Amino acid sequence: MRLIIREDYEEVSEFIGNVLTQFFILFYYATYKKSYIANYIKERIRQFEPSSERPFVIGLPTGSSPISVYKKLVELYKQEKISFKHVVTFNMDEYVGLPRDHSESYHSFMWNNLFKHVDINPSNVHILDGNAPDLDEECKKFEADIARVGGIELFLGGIGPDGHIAFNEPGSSLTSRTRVKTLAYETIIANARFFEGDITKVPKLALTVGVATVMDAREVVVLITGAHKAIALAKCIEEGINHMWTVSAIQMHPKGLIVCDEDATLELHVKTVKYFKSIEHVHHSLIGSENLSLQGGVKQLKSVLSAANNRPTTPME
Ligand SMILES: N[C@@H]1[C@@H](O)[C@H](O)[C@@H](COP(=O)(O)O)O[C@@H]1O
Repeated sequence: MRLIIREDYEEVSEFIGNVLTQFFILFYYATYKKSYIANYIKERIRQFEPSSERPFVIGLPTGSSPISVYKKLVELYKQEKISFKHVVTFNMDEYVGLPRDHSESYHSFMWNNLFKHVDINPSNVHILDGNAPDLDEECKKFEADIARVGGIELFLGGIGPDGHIAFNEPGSSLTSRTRVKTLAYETIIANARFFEGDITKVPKLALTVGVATVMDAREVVVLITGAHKAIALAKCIEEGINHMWTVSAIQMHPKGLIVCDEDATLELHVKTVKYFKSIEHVHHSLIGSENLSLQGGVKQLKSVLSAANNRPTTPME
């Protein structure tokens, strides 16, 4: 698993801040001064070369955390650097009983923040229907739809302060699949901000992909920002896999990436933060050196590094 740390929420959005001091790396990355995650997704889609027969399948979250990522993806689309024509999406979750066109439904969220601004084919969008007559059937169908397109290539996720991923609240089985879930009181309080601060207006049930549904994706990228998520990040990274912090399941994923801001690292050991930063700096310096032809043999090192990380080396890595 890799951890990428940026100064603050905006830097999680901005691909480079003041982290890379060597001017040549700065020069190299200047062209990538965009959302780290949005750019990462753009690169993954580009490398995949999706087509109608072989679309890029992505899992997507809602919440305040990914808003900036979606904004950057829309910008990249407008600059013609990304197309969603051959992209198939599956959203993590949806409230039960909230009308689909309610401003706080995840359906509205996704269309308002991303889908209506890009060239995605509406039939390629999959969002659970929290008003389906048979909710269990709806969940089964969602899993079947994922299987039908060959599984999810990259699942992007956010977390709640209690470490839940999607709506997999503490105590959720780490082998869980898409299902109906009762929301934790802490989540209801956290989400009341979207319902005029009134917890009585927050739906108490949701449909959500399971922990295993997320972990079955070929790559998992999790966005964690803010001091209120610092304990969850520490539990996820420094302690064992635990159903009380369901995002910790990422430790078992062969290709997991967490992108966080400094605030979210407040509960981590200094050595943990230094360790992950040093890994990133070494990785960046190898790529930057190669680009400016300052060092021989770097290409070889880069491929070793890439193989070690079990992922293709991309400009933003
Ligand atoms: N079900 C969603 C999660 O998928 C999301 O990650 C979380 C965090 O939201 P935010 O990004 O607003 O902190 O909110 C909800 O609980």
